[in-house]
Amino acid sequence: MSLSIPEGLIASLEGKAGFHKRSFIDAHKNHPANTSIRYNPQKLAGYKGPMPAQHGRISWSPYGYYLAERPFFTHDPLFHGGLYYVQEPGSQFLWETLHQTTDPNQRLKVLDLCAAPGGKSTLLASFFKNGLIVSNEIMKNRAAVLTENATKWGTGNIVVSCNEPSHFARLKGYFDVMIVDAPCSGSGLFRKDPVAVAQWTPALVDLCSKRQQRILQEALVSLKEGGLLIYSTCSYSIGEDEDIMDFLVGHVAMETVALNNTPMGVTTVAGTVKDRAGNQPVGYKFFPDQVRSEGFFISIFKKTKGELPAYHTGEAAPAIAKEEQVLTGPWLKPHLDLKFIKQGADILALENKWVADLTILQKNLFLKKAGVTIGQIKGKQLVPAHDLALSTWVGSGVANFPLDRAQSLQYLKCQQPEIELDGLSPGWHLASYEGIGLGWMKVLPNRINNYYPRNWRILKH
Ligand SMILES: C[S@@+](CC[C@H](N)C(=O)[O-])C[C@H]1O[C@@H](n2cnc3c(N)ncnc32)[C@H](O)[C@@H]1O
Repeated sequence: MSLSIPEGLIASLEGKAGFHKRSFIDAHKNHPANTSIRYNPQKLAGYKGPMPAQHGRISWSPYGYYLAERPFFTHDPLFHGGLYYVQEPGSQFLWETLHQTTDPNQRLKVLDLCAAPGGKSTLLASFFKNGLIVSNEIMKNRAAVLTENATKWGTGNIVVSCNEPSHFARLKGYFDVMIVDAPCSGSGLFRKDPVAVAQWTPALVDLCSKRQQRILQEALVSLKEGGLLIYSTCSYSIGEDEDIMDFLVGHVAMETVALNNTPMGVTTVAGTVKDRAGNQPVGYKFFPDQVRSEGFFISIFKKTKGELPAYHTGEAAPAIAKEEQVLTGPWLKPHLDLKFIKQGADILALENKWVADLTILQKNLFLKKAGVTIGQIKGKQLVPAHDLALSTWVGSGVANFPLDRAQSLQYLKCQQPEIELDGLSPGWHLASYEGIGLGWMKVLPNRINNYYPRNWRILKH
């Protein structure tokens, strides 16, 4: 491997905190990128298989692991079942930043503004177990991938929207926490993305910087006074990191929030960004020659002044009939405090505490997903939705069909899994691998129908 870093980037970083030219170049030329995953804590409890070959824990992320090598994730059924998410170590530092500054048990409304493909949103859904995560993506095609990943994560507390940052001005002072993981020039991912190397220019950094300011200015209206903003990029450039911090403090009523000097598990804090007095860290920049991660920048702010909350509220969606609710009961874990709502023919379940918020969000945003779609009533039966199969709310009383690895891959390719039908009870079964749900199968007298969504099926052989 021999990666040539743009001269202009090196020149712009010389003399900056945490940047060491020789080791930085060496890390790019001679050392491969890390491969790492983050487990889904809500699914880990039901997982019956061995842990994959690991190469150490990510010290700042309680569910994060380095892998010894990059497997072909597409052929791992657990990847499709949402047991883990493939995520950069640096990006997982969001957990540590939240851990230092917020209470994970609070019932908070959290906006992830630039969310696709869903790395930060799935982390937020695990961290804020009592929170509601509005996971937004501006690009339609990327919002579809985000929806798929939120569905696989299965936590039921992610709402996916597809809106422009300016649309959030309709929700003045609504959110408690906002994450802006901004589109950037991508220098932090040079070891993984040769296209980012080829496209990098100082002009691109300027363009990204202006766009980042615009995005923040437009969306921050929806953060409440006292609310927290986390701003991150995978760029090393001052124009996209420190200059944006100055912009936030200077122009949009934000103040920096102090972080620990030595964050949990990080021994070398490369590129600590200090407050103006030069005392307290208010951000971190990860350089790959010093921290076991690709490049990443993260900073945190508090909104000092904001307008009073103001937004349209809509009509509450109609609840389903009692008889329909009775049919959903056997499919779900007991003791969940859910409200069931009709969305066209679908029955949707949402935690009761967020029902009023769903009405607000539906009125003001374009929603692609909310809560968990349970299914449709046909005749006197519930036809379960794929969403339910991947949800952590699915009940343990649901008939489970454990598949081995080969059968799981047949299932995920939308083929007929080679299964002995003798002795199988007819009806719906949750196809699972090592205790992790993959989707629905219906057992008929002489065959099995595979209900894995065709547009999700594995195409590669
Ligand atoms: C760095 S990526 C987000 C990665 C994501 N947070 C994650 O952890 O998986 C930035 C996202 O911003 C979106 N984006 C691009 N232009 C945008 C704009 N003008 N406003 C808001 N989002 C934008 C991109 O489509 C992309 O999905």
